[in-house]
Amino acid sequence: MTPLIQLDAVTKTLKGQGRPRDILCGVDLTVRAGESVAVLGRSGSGKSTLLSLIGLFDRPDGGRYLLNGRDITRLPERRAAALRSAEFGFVFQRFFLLKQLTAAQNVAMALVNGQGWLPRRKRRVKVLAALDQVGIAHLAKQKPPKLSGGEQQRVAIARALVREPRVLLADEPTGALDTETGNLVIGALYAATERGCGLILVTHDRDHAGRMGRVLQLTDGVLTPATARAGV
Ligand SMILES: Nc1ncnc2c1ncn2[C@@H]1O[C@H](COP(=O)(O)OP(=O)(O)OP(=O)(O)O)[C@@H](O)[C@H]1O
Repeated sequence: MTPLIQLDAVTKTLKGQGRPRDILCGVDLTVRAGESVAVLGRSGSGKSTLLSLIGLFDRPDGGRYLLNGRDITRLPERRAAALRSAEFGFVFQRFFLLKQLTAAQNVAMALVNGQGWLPRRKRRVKVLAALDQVGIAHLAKQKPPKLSGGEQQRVAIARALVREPRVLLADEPTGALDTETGNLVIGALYAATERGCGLILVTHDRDHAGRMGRVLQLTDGVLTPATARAGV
């Protein structure tokens, strides 16, 4: 089966105000449909940089990136944007929900595309299915200020799932949550892999990482299988 994601020897140098820094120095990664991968690594090791390349917010300087077998290493931005919204769902530490909208309306926002809105009934069915997948369909009419942090993050996950992405990219999704709530959120993300989604989870939490199919460590710009002792 063709992998969803295949990175071969990907490199990235960031040029900030100081001298250029090599952040990714030959990253290899293969993720198949239904697979879950955790990425651990010290602060500043380049985990978010890696996710932003995979999610097509940025491009590698070297190496090769195949998505479903198609080489997209040098994709122009307009085509990248279309692919990004068709293939990827994103979950971040901050939930980025609109306070004045209900949970259902927040999820529905992800269904707006270049052609405008889906018909109301189709939209409703998709939104409720996505909220149901993360166990909070009963909260559809609640607005974020009335929801707990874990519930808000599950709304954000539903928003990422509603377009039926092939790959979910989660960057520290439990960073703002307590352990128990974080566990629920990880469960909601993992459930998406049981429906065939690929999942890449960036986390500092080794317990959460351990619930993924594979645990990798980003050290010195290279991804390797995580060892029990390596720092995160
Ligand atoms: N646009 C940029 N220009 C220059 N340097 C950058 C830029 N963005 C990030 N960096 C630097 O690149 C390094 C990697 O950043 P990145 O955010 O990918 O790390 P991270 O592993 O996700 O860190 P954390 O766990 O703290 O979120 C850091 O040292 C950061 O300061």
